[in-house]
Amino acid sequence: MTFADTLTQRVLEVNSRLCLGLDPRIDAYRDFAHLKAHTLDVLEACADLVACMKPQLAFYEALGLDGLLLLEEVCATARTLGLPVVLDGKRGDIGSTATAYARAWLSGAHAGDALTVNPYLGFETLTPFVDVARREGGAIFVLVRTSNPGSADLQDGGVAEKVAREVARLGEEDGGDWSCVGAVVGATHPGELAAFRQLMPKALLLLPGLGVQGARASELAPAFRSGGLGAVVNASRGIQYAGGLDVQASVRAARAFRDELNATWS
Ligand SMILES: O=C(O)c1cc(=O)[nH]c(=O)n1[C@@H]1O[C@H](COP(=O)(O)O)[C@@H](O)[C@H]1O
Repeated sequence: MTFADTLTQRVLEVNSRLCLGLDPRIDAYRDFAHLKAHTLDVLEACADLVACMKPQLAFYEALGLDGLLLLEEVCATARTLGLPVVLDGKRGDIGSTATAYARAWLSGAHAGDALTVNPYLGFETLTPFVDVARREGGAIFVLVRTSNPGSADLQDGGVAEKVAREVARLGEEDGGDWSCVGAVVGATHPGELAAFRQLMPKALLLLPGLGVQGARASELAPAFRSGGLGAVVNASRGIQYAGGLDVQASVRAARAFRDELNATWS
């Protein structure tokens, strides 16, 4: 099965378009053991409410070896719970190094089912990621339009559209309804979603920005294709730290986001 098939099946199975971001920050906890227990508790408690799980690698890397071991455990637990794993690494480099990144995060022991990829070094540097994703049945999400306020500095002036056209071109090389080359488009830019959906008809869209960054689920309908398919919307802090460290508050937040998203496309 391809990543797109697995994700689509999961979306339909649990009727959720929500991506659970797990970005544990050490300053929120007494110590590492506390961070680990809470992160795994949130994952297990929210699993039934979400389509997939996205750990941002920086938060685990910042914890050293313990963090990398935790990343492995978080990913293994997610898979046991039926959740596809999108590793948020925003990797990108010259071709030979991109090949190493692709091997590191899309194949082998530490692989995610998908990886976020930064296209800034040029389109030829996407090739190693696309090749490994195709071979392994995984996927990449290319940064097209990021959610942050400063994204306009480099992405305006037709640049985001240029990246989107390359994502679409790569998508055409894949058979089937969905490509293994998806795109990140910030949920904080609702007015641009329809154009990006149209430009990249076969791309799965990953939309971060729900919750703390201020995006609203009710404005995201244009990101979806029919049946509410083809897009997942991420919230990280807005779920994990919804009520301080109260796991039940995380569950309530995830349920509310899931329901708001379902109400928007249907
Ligand atoms: O690739 C991403 O996931 C990403 C892209 C983007 O444009 N904006 C963005 O916020 N993200 C990530 O999505 C998560 C958002 O976190 P919250 O703002 O806490 O929901 C973080 O892990 C970000 O690194």
